[in-house]
Amino acid sequence: MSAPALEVSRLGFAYPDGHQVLYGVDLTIEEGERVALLGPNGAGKTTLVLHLNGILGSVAGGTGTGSVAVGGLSLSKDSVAEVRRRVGLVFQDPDDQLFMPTVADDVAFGPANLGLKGDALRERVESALAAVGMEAYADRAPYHLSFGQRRRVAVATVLAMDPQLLVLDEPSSNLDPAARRELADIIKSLPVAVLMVTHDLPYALELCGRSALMDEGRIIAQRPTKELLADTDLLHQHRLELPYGFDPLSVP
Ligand SMILES: Nc1ncnc2c1ncn2[C@@H]1O[C@H](COP(=O)(O)OP(=O)(O)OP(=O)(O)O)[C@@H](O)[C@H]1O
Repeated sequence: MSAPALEVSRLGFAYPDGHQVLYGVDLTIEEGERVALLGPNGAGKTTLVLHLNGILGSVAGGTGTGSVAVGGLSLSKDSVAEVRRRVGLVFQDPDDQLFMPTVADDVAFGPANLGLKGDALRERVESALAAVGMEAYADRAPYHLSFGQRRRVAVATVLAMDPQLLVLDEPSSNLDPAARRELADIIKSLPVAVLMVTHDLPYALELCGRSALMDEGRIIAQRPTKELLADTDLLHQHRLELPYGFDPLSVP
């Protein structure tokens, strides 16, 4: 059997001011699996995500315990460059990731830095843009696109790195209903493992078979998403709420 896409073991972390934010977090995502990371504001979700490619944690010089492995490769000072290639982080604001004159330049930026050139680079860009349905926009300036289109291009910039794990931070935020649906269809079509951080519980249910609920730096529960969202007491205890009238058990 191949190694899991992500294996986080007993991860603990305190920020430099001494604030302990993660306590013994365990989280495994198998190849091709999509998992939602749920939890109230301040639960530690972003702090966990920033460990997955060494932005925070002992590799970055912080105080941490435990381990992170991506596709069987343990994160360390020696492996951090390859782990960063394997983990595609898509931030909430696409404008944090788009800074080149054209869409194609933005998508080419990462693989070109890895040394890809010529036809190989062109093919990589085309296939990443096709995966998010943006191939017709290759020569456009990102700032002329709609927010939903910019988010799709941001996803393409990380897909172009051929990641083993895609980490999506609030992928449905600020999208209109059509853009939200289009992005859901795109995410479902990707063969890559996904960790999706979200407060949008119906989106988690639609896209992720399993969810991990995090609060106060700990994983409180990991269950099939439908089962977790049907536990209204658990949701209330951790400040999570389904939209009015939404019944997870009635969703096929
Ligand atoms: N640089 C920092 N130094 C000290 N504490 C920090 C720092 N960044 C975040 N924190 C604290 O870490 C805790 C967890 O924050 P984090 O952003 O990881 O939560 P979150 O679950 O992502 O929240 P949200 O849903 O609001 O994005 C919070 O109490 C926050 O104040």
